[in-house]
Amino acid sequence: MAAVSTPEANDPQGTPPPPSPPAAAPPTYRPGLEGVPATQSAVCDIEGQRGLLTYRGYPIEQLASHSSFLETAYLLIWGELPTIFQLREFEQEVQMHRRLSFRIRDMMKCFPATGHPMDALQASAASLGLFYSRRALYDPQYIVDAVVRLIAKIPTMVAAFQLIRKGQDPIQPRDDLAYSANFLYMLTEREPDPLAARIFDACLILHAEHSLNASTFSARVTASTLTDPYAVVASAVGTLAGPLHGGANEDVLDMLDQIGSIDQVEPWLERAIAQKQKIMGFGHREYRVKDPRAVILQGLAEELFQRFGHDAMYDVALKLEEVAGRRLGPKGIYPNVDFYSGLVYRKLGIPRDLFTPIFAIARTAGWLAHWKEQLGANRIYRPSQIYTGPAERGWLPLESRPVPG
Ligand SMILES: CC(=O)SCCNC(=O)CCNC(=O)[C@H](O)C(C)(C)COP(=O)(O)OP(=O)(O)OC[C@H]1O[C@@H](n2cnc3c(N)ncnc32)[C@H](O)[C@@H]1OP(=O)(O)O
Ligand SMILES: O=C([O-])CC(=O)C(=O)O
Repeated sequence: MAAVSTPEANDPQGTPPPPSPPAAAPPTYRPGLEGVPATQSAVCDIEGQRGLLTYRGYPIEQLASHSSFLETAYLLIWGELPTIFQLREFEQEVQMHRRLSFRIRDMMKCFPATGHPMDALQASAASLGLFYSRRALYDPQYIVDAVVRLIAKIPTMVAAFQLIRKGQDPIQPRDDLAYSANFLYMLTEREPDPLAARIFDACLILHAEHSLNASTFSARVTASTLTDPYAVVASAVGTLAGPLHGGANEDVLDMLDQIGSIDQVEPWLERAIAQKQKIMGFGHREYRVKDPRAVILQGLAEELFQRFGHDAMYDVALKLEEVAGRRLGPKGIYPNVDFYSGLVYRKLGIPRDLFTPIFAIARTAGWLAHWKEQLGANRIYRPSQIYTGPAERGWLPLESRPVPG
């Protein structure tokens, strides 16, 4: 038999072994992963105390004033502003892929007209995966094709469901119209006013990216399994839909409707606070000041009111911001991106339940930037948990189980 080395064998005096190192401290559980870095990313940065937001280093204010949504999408996904040649090529590629297969349009015609457009969008986005193989995930051309298809087709899906649910056939995109103008055209069947199209495009820029928010986290988790980008975007759409995230933009207008008039703002807010209700469009995990996007969106809303007429709902929103600033401001709760966006879309004549799908059109750019970044340094997301269930126990046959109550 071979000699076995034991402490006793090596130490004839039998000195006890040194004490084992102290057990590692149990991991700290942070609900909602608050403050826990879950990735490294070069896409976007937020300075929440000062209300600063940059995409790839460019301040959001500059992009909203000078860029276009497609240029910003290019910046987010490929990391640098495009040259004029690169931009024209990207715009042209997107324009060429706007149309939907008749199979997708037919599938959408089977959706219940009463269903929420976010559910229709999630199903339609996922269905794109049926058409394109996922085998070449790391092929640069596959990545370009997926980016172009998703950026091009998501708006067509949103507009198509809007017409289908009204009992109409979707209309084809128009090649002579730029991205946002074409979307508004497909939605309303009218060529939009240039100011309306410009303001809508700026809204898409403002919503395009926001670091590791819930839907982008969801996109990165899905991406980390190396599934296809259509599944990545579909899972992110599902996450964006909730009222604590993108879905709040729709709820803000319902809330302003419920408040009704300026004189009702204060009593309404007091009741809401007493009932521990969340004020929709207020509060943010990252910002302790007013969201810089809300500042810009408010300006865009005012531009629209000057041109197309005032909206009394805006006065209610202003009053709510003022009163809530006094009551919730000391806790760092201020308007977020969802507070003023709905007022812009309402002025553009867009139905309320399309506000979140429009958010998804814009955020597709950010999701794709994170998908690409995740593929570049992938490790599957698989965090741990702290088990709180029962200790191990034996299975009981049915007749031996205690009857509750
Ligand atoms: C695109 C976007 O996703 S932007 C966010 C859109 N969502 C909304 O507008 C919904 C309303 N807002 C909220 O629910 C939250 O502020 C969130 C989800 C955005 C952020 O949530 P968290 O960072 O987890 O903050 P949490 O919900 O824990 O709130 C912390 C405290 O602030 C209070 N608070 C936060 N937001 C609000 C609000 N909108 N109205 C009233 N109180 C609020 C909470 O009640 C809590 O108070 P407490 O400590 O006394 O219990
Ligand atoms: O960052 C967040 O948590 C939510 C948000 O504002 C966004 O996704 O635009």
